[in-house]
Amino acid sequence: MPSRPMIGYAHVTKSFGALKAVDDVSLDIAEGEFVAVVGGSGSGKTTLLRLANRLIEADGGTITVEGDDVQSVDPVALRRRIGYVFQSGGLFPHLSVADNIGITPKLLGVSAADIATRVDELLELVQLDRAAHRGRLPDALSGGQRQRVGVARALAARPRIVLMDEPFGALDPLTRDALGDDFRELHRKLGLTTVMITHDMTEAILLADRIAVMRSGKLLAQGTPVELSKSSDAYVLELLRTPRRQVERLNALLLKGGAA
Ligand SMILES: Nc1ncnc2c1ncn2[C@@H]1O[C@H](COP(=O)(O)OP(=O)(O)OP(=O)(O)O)[C@@H](O)[C@H]1O
Repeated sequence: MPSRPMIGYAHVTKSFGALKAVDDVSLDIAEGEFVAVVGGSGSGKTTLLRLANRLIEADGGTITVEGDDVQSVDPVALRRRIGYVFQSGGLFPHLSVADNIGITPKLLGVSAADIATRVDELLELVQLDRAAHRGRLPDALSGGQRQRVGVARALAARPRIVLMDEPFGALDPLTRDALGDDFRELHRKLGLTTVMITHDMTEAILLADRIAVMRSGKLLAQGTPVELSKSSDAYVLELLRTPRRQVERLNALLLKGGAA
């Protein structure tokens, strides 16, 4: 781990009333890493993610982004440095695909001609046909296409960090696989640092370099899939058991010709 993480959480806490949503979490994310945050509903994953770009303010501890304490950075400027992909795309329904993607460059004062060029570049990057998609409204897109537009919009201001809140959760398995693979390739090609929330341990293992496991606001474990498989924590092992069981069942069904 380099001395200066791209994102650093040190003893971070956040409560909502009496509930500790994030409880003394310390986690460093290195430049170029792809980290998946896994955990059950309500374990604090979204809160942890949103603390990094100050969509939620921490009660205690320190969070740094590219070495800067986030408290010392203007929240709007901070959010321009960090792409954010929402679960359902989070697109503005009344704006076309091109206007959705171009919204941040527009707020930054980029000229209309440069925005149009950038939108085309981004559509190509996320593998959407420009002519067919530029003018459409989000309602006229499939779930997978909406997520591709969401990714394009998150990348519009050329962030070095991308945060993704269950980006592929609502998609059918084939689309989900394709989008996951495509984003992993974008992450590599653009040299991004990515933090992705997922409920799905299989997806986490397939996409991420490192997995952080949350439970009841605490960071229960972190490590590569192989490191996690050696964890002594019963919950972590249970999470890893599900993909293993699926593989065993599939092998039994497809390779040996019988049901598990
Ligand atoms: N604005 C809020 N006000 C009150 N409680 C909140 C707020 N935001 C989150 N919480 C609570 O904090 C806890 C953690 O929520 P969070 O959304 O971070 O969990 P999560 O792991 O992302 O869950 P999910 O997987 O269901 O999205 C939950 O108990 C949630 O109800």
